[in-house]
Amino acid sequence: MPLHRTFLSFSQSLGDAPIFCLRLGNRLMVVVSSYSIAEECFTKNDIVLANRPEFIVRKHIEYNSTTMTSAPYGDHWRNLRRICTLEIFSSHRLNGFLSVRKDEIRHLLLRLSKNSRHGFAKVEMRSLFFELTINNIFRMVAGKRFYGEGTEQDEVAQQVRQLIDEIMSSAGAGNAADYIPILRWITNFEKHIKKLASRLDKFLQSLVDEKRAGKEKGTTMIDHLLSLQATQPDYYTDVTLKGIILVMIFAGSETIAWTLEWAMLNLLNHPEVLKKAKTEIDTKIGFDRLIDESDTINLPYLQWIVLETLRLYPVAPTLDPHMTSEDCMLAGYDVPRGSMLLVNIWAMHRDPSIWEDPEMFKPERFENEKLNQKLLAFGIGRRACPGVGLAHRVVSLALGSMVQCFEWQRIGEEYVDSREEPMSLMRTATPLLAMCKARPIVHNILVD
Ligand code: HEM
Repeated sequence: MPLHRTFLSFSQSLGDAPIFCLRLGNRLMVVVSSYSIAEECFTKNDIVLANRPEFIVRKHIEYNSTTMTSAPYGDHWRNLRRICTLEIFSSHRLNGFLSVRKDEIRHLLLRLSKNSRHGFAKVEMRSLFFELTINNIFRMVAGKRFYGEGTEQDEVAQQVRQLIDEIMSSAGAGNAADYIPILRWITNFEKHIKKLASRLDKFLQSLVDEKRAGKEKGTTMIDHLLSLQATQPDYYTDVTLKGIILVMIFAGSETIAWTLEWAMLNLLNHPEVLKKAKTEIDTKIGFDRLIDESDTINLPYLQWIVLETLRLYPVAPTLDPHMTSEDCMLAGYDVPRGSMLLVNIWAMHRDPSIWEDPEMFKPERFENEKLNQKLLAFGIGRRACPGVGLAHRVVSLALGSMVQCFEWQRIGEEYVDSREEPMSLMRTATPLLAMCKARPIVHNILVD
């Protein structure tokens, strides 16, 4: 059973306890599933809870590259967050990569239209969404595409895909030795992770070195970071640069891809919602041009679909773990230094005292703008997700484009299975299959 469901059952068995503790090996784990306690954690204990616990994968893969998530009890992450906020995720810089996002979405639409120009065709959505999001990140960061059409036979792209695959599956795997240290001596996991970390480091260094050797200054993030390095070499070291690239790739690809998959699954299971979204887009955009990023602000229903997806299917259902850097009090309990805090936002997003008909997919609920504040899919406080702006842009434009350009149906009469895979990042238990048929706009505008 996925962890967030286990935690909910546990809390229910304790009479709907809003907070409880578990001792796992050498670690105290505190699980919170109430808005008021979560707010207390991230306001009153903002500083104490800003760190992340040390896991084996984090220690070797992320620490080596000194990422934002590193440095327990230290504050290196503050500098890296500052760099990210000012230099990576500012509106100005995100706008500069608009053409990349549009081009990758165009690739997605063309792939979808390949067999569907003359009738419904079956498509597997997960891999398409992943290619869209990881290509988008790699192009922003390094100006390269390693996935999808045109890269299949490329040897370097194949190696990169293999490496990314291995890292993502190792990072997502639960590792018992993180809780019971003695197990480190009897499993090979740590050795395997160290080898992966060294391959990863070589790859990231090659991306930086290639840009450094280039004669002309490009527009990628690495180019920009290298220009900052030229003026402040002690601050923007290669290790810092690699840390930023790494965190962009791993925090910014699967999260958006799985959110898109959940959104599409819900449109297939709720044709009345799909119809409303289509009507909104057809009425406001028409049939003579493709939807653009600047249009999405005038498409409230589309935005509500995205918010409702993030409510019912937050891809990080217990946020990223936080760690107490000092002894502290949480909801009147003494919590020692070094404890791990998980916030079960998946359960909070289904709290009937906040959300009417909490289990139902009802985008209209977000007409009440106050509910936005209760959406914690990107976390809260100083370690909240810095990629929220990019995520909203990609999800809204990709979803709006798919609704505008295609008719969608389930592959059979029965509803699409909406169970989750028991992984730390929440995605559907099986890759999403759908039937799609190109609408006239695909022939008139996209293909021509
Ligand atoms: C739908 C998409 C996304 C969701 C739902 C999401 C969610 C989250 C959550 C829940 C956290 C942990 C917050 C906490 O512990 O309090 C997080 C952290 C983070 N996210 Fe996202 N994220 C998404 C997309 C992105 C994107 C596109 C990027 C960048 C390209 C990104 C970069 C990061 C980084 C760097 C962190 C770590 C921040 C830190 O440790 O200080 N995320 N995200």
